[in-house]
Amino acid sequence: MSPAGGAAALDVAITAKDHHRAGGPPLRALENLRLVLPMGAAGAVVGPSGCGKTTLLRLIAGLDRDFTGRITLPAHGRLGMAFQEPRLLPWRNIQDNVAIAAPEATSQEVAALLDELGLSEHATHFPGELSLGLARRAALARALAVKPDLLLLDEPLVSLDAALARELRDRIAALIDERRITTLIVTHDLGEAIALADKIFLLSPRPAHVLATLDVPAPRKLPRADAEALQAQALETLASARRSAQK
Ligand SMILES: Nc1ncnc2c1ncn2[C@@H]1O[C@H](COP(=O)(O)OP(=O)(O)OP(=O)(O)O)[C@@H](O)[C@H]1O
Repeated sequence: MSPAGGAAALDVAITAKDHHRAGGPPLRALENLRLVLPMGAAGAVVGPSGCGKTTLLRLIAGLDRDFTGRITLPAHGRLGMAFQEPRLLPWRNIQDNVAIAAPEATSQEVAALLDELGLSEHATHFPGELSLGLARRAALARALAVKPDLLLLDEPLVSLDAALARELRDRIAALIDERRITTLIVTHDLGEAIALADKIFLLSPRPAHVLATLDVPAPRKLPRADAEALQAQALETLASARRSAQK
């Protein structure tokens, strides 16, 4: 059983992850990092810039296998991932970008997904014709099309203006609630984490480990005042964890 009571969908126990650099000593990105996410939960990994969040996500996604430790994925282990840069195929339209990623998906399923993400009118547009916000939504549609057991989102709202970020955040929150896909979101923004996640993993500066884990009551439905109170509590938890780490 996981600490939250549900079956663990994702169990990460990384002893060490070094980046090897030409002409310099290895750079330790992660050290003794443990994180457990229950089935169907949304988790957010929050940490300062450069602490190792993307490195962690790449290890979980299996894009980098050079580390010591162990990562257990949900049963079947089908992953959907959306990167900070949407990485769509520039010579394919949006509908094809989604369909190519998920060959088993029927054209009706692809159309329904585009509709759900408000992309129907852009189905035949090419990535170069889309704003960053729309391209992020298309990347999210592509990640969802594979019917993932685990959805990994790397800074899904970064570099969007406030209104667009709020809009995409609300769409992601609705998707998490409706589909109950186990989701791990990487972000540097605590407010974003509180708005989206059931569980927040606060990371230390590099080499990253989990300083504290916070459970969010009524995630994605939290009144603003409660979200602000939780944010203040998280900042205090972080400060006190840092103080005791320095002792
Ligand atoms: N392939 C690599 N080779 C060498 N160093 C790397 C490599 N990838 C990342 N790093 C370094 O590892 C550290 C962690 O990087 P990472 O991108 O994981 O951090 P992050 O928390 O995602 O940062 P940000 O919030 O700025 O995106 C940084 O110091 C980065 O410069």
